[in-house]
Amino acid sequence: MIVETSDLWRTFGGVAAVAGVNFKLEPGELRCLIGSNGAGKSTFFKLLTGQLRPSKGHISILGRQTTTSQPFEISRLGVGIKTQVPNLFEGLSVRENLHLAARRTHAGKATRLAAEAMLEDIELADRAGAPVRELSHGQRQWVELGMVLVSEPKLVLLDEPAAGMTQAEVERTAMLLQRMRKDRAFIIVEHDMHFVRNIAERVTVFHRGRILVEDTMEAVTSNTEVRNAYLGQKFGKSHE
Ligand SMILES: Nc1ncnc2c1ncn2[C@@H]1O[C@H](COP(=O)(O)OP(=O)(O)OP(=O)(O)O)[C@@H](O)[C@H]1O
Repeated sequence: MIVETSDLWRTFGGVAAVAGVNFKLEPGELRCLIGSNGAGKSTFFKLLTGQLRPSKGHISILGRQTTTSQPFEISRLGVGIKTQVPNLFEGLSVRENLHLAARRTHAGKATRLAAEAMLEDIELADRAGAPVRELSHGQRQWVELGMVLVSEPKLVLLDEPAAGMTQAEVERTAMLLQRMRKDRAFIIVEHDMHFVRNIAERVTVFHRGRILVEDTMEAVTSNTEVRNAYLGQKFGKSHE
């Protein structure tokens, strides 16, 4: 297993944000985590990335026990993490941002080659010299994705990569991610159903801190329990 959690809990005061989650991710899988507001997705994500400690239970990532690991230790295992907090060097160019990220895992000439290849992959070669602060929201997200992927992670954890994007940007993000799949495993927390439909194979639906169902997007969309949990709001719309 690439990721495995057993009886994972996280409580805040009296609230169980994550309540006994048994989750498994196999090599090469791309899994989207969905669920209504407050379902526990972000808390679960933060438990995986080491931003939060579990109240109970175990986590293993890439064969290591990471239950009490710090984010930097998890990242060193070969895990690429994109949180909702921007992680860009605003005054530096797109190329410089990618170069700095590539330096974490590449040396010498290979660093430049990896950064240049990623510029092409994210289709921003024509903006290579532009300071990141001058880019559109979508372009900034793609630079961040590039920064995560240029270090060749074995597992990629993304928290709402399509948030705030236009429909065209969402589609392009899905396409870029497909291109950068290779044999990597992904866990993606996402609200945007248009994006999830575009990219997901299997989805995990969270509800009240638990896994309600895990299945293909088609099966999940027509699942009555899931529809009720969402109050029928999400599945008819592209954007939330
Ligand atoms: N730091 C915290 N302190 C107290 N309660 C928290 C904290 N973080 C999350 N919670 C609570 O835990 C529950 C799950 O929240 P979480 O943010 O994980 O849900 P979510 O599925 O990610 O929701 P959203 O889609 O709105 O981001 C909610 O009831 C939330 O209020």
